[in-house]
Amino acid sequence: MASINLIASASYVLHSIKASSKSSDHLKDGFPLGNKNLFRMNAPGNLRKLTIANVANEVPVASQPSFGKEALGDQNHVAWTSVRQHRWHGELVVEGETPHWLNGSYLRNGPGLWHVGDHNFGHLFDGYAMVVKLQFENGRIIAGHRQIESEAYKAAMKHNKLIYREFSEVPKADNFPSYIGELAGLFSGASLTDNANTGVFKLGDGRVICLTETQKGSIIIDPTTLETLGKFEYTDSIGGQLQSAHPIVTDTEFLTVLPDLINSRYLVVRMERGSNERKVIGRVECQGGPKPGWVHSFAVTEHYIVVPEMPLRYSVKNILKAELGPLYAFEWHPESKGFVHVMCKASGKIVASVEVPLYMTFHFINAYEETDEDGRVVAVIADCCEHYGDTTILEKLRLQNLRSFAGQDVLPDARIGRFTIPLDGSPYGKLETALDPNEHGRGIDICNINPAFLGKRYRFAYACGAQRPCNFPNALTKVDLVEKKAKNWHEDGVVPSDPFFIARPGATEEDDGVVISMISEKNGGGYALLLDGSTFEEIARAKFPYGLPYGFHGCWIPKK
Ligand SMILES: CC1=C(/C=C/C(C)=C/C=C/C(C)=C/C=C/C=C(C)/C=C/C=O)C(C)(C)CCC1
Ligand SMILES: [Fe+2]
Repeated sequence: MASINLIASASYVLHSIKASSKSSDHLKDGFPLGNKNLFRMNAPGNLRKLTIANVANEVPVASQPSFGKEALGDQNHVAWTSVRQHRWHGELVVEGETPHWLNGSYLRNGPGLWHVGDHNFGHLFDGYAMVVKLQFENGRIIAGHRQIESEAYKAAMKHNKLIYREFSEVPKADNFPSYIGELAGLFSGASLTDNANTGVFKLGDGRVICLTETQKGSIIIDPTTLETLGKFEYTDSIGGQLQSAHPIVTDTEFLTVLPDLINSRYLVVRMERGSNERKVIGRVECQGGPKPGWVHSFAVTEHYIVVPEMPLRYSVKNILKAELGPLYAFEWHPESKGFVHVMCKASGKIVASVEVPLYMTFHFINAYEETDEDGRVVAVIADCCEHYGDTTILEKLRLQNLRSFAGQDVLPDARIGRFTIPLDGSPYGKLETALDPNEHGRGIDICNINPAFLGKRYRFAYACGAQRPCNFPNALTKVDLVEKKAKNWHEDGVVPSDPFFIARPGATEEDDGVVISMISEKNGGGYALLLDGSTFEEIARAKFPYGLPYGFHGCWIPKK
């Protein structure tokens, strides 16, 4: 309790400091990453700063990264509050024990800053990218965060206003010529953001890349310092502006899907380890129209690529508007129907294109091949976090809604949707609920699996779930797709993110490993949480000296 009170009062101090700071502090206040501060929870729970000897530039507790401009109301959970500073780095004190085999860094990408100048952004997906790092070394945890210096972020900091189009935000044109300039920029892609705030991936050759859904929003960072190293330049001539935010990255390749709004199709491309050149594997022609569906993610099996075609479709009309519509760059077209396509990885040929019930998903979980008794593949099974063909979740993720409806039961229901796509030429596929959604509180998203089971029959998935009443997933869940059961982790007022599974070296069981998640607390604090992958019990936590904003997706970089 003492620690909670102390953090609450520290939050109060930080609040006041924030109120007097300018938004440009975000770049000016940055301090050297080499500046190490050790924060220790003094028994029984006092937050005390220890400074490692011989390190200059101590940072007082009150100037630690914390609340941003929007944190003016009591209800503003730290999960939806900008970090105040561009970067931070320090050691965390661990309660419990981190396994000694866990050596490497967990990086998590997501929004870190939701305002520029006096303007507060509208949507969770708008925030300027920030990578948080947890470096595990022989039981110790060194943590840090840093803003990604995209062109969009740097321009916003320089001009103190929005310059590029974000997910729900369109820069205000000062005059007619600049409006025309912005429109022209839309066709060339010049006015679209490169704010790579969605995922972070370690490529086979060791480069670490942050991504958003514009191709130019592919940014290389240094996984140690988190410094932005520059754009990832694709050297091919494939063109287009957009990409899936979730490539499938293995040690040998990078597979992704590029929606092509001009020809109403998707390109499936592969980039080999060490290369910057993507090669087209094949094309999927859209079955419905008028434009391709949103393809935030897709799935693979051992031999196939599963390409979704959702009725939530890109809308050129919306993209061209000075004010985006209620579904932003998209429109819901139930009449255009929903489809799932299966492409052979080796030949690029489409082996199935089936109509399925209307669906709405951001995140595919995994896929695998179903065989008959002779070993012939008869169907592809693909699982996703499915929102019952309802786009309301997009509205619920507006920051104003996240901030105003805490504790109210307004999170739309979600389930694990299981597609069965027959490979016998039938025109229809199935979409079923994989387990009773009450097992995970009728909320599920941001799913991870043991990466050794990518594309294979699998049993366990780790995701954000719900403990109702809630307006956002506020629990972690381990789903057993065989037993059709879930185990849940929850504490009052938490917003957990991206439960990420890391297998124990030498493990033979699918769930033998740990799950890492970063937790934002209602009292303004935040901590890294480690759960046992098998029992789903807590094994360690390490408190940050400041509250963590919510983040989307992470990756693991094992120590060399
Ligand atoms: C769609 C366009 C763009 C931007 C797309 C972006 C930034 C998409 C990001 C989507 C994310 C982060 C989805 C995450 C969903 C998370 C959920 C439901 C969480 C649940 C919690 O557990 C532009 C790049 C602006 C270009 C125009 C088109
Ligand atoms: Fe995502």
